[in-house]
Amino acid sequence: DVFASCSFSSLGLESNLCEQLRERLGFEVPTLVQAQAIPVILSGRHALVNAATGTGKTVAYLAPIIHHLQGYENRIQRSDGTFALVLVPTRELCLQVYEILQKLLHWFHWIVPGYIMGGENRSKEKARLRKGISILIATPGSLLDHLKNTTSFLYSNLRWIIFDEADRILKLGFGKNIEEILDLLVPTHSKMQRQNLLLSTTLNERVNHLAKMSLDNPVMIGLDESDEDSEDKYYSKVPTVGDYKVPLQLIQRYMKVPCGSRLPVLLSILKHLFEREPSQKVVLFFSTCDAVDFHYSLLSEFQFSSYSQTEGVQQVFLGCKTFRLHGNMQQEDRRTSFQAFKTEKSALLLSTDVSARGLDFPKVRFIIQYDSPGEATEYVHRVGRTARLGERGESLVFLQPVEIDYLQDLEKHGVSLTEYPVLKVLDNFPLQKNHTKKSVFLESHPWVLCLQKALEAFIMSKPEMDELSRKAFCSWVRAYTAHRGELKRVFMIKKLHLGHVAKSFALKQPPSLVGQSFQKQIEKRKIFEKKNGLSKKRKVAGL
Ligand SMILES: Nc1ncnc2c1ncn2[C@@H]1O[C@H](COP(=O)(O)OP(=O)(O)OP(=O)(O)O)[C@@H](O)[C@H]1O
Repeated sequence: DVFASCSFSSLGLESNLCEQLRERLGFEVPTLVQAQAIPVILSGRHALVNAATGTGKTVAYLAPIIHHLQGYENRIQRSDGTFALVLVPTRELCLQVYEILQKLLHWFHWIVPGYIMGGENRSKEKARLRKGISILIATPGSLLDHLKNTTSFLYSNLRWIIFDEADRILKLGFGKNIEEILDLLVPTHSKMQRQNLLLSTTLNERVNHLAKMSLDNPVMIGLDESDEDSEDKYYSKVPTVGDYKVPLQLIQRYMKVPCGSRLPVLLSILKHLFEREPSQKVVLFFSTCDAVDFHYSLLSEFQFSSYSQTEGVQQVFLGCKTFRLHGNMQQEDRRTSFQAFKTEKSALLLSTDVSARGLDFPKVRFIIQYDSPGEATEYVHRVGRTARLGERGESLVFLQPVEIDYLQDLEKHGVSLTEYPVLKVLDNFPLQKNHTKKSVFLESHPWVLCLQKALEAFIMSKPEMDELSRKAFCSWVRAYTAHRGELKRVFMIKKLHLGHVAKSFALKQPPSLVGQSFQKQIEKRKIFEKKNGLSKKRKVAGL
């Protein structure tokens, strides 16, 4: 149900462009969202496109722009400056869209693609802008910087502004930047044609606000037919809380894991997945950069010998290729990781939400959300890295027993999960000599206990790992206290036992939590507990 039963040319696209789609990208027929969106975008109307992850939104807006630009009677030149601007939330997405654009423009060499995204040599970006970029992909911060400071940046011919992953752009706090950008880019005379497009998998108040700001009498693409019929299609119909579009074939599950058992359970699930299907790709999400670094080093180095293996012979626990990606990495490392994971046939990627939006890693089969995602929108985008374009995919979210109400929050958006048979998986691991009984409780399962012990010993034996683990623990707790709104009720730091949290980083003791803002929160919590008589009920160690 992903592809339409028509051709690209029947949608009105120029024949050479259709050939590029076929030859350079291997696209024979349009997807449903492309079939809906391309004719509308070709017509020049503003549009809001809402479709599930991995349904081909990128080409839905790039193809019509190229169609128009290649057809100008007087061929456009670099000196004409920028005609189309694509705003994206992250650097990786910037590069990804740029790569597709390069392929599509192979035939149309006079249309120049380019990007600006910060993190690189600024003078090189200036030089590229000075030479002229016909279709420019940019992150909002760097675009604003160049709009204000690069006098040779020519955009008086700008005809298209596209917000790809609009929701994420706003979530990252770029709202003010966008307002400024729109003010700076306001058409200089009324006859100038301008078409704005907004694409988002998740619609909410943030997107609604941006749409009101930037779209003029837009066509809605991807909402129900009843919405299409409406007179005032957009303003009355964009749901503030509605069902999110998750690929239908995606198998979504959750796992209830007590905090102190999280780490051995995670390692066991990963081992199980790669043994079940040695050639596959898995993405594992964490809430902080420090957590990614710690687990990356742990998974790369941790060795273990279980009873079934030859006594005394240590083996790397997880024998798959492992990559990491987060915003604190050097730009070059980010680029290398991103490209490597893209091309690998079998690998594990550990990442923060920097990978959650828009990134298209081929053949990812499994998504694990080890740290809960927070807002339901983030959940939807993280799982959207698999089951793309009708392919199969599975996802698993770790929840602690005290966090289980998160499932209700997802339900509100039409997302429902079933429970993952974790005990069944654990029972398949070999037990130590002296353990014969299996357990019905995760936290007392002999395999979990044995692995936890080995992990703690490993961390203790390696000072650099111990350091990474402590850092990751502190950042994790800080991130946990940062949940906002409704989610504060689900993810409450005061419901957690920090000794158990430390255990989930293979630490025997919780390290002291340094940092003023955090200390303030702890003090506030203590006062709250005292008031409510909670402090004696729960032991919070090591603060
Ligand atoms: N017509 C097509 N035929 C075959 N493959 C296609 C077609 N259109 C897109 N694809 C492929 O489908 C995948 C998803 O496309 P794309 O990344 O544009 O989806 P998206 O809807 O933007 O996803 P997200 O919401 O996650 O950003 C890509 O690998 C792309 O190459």
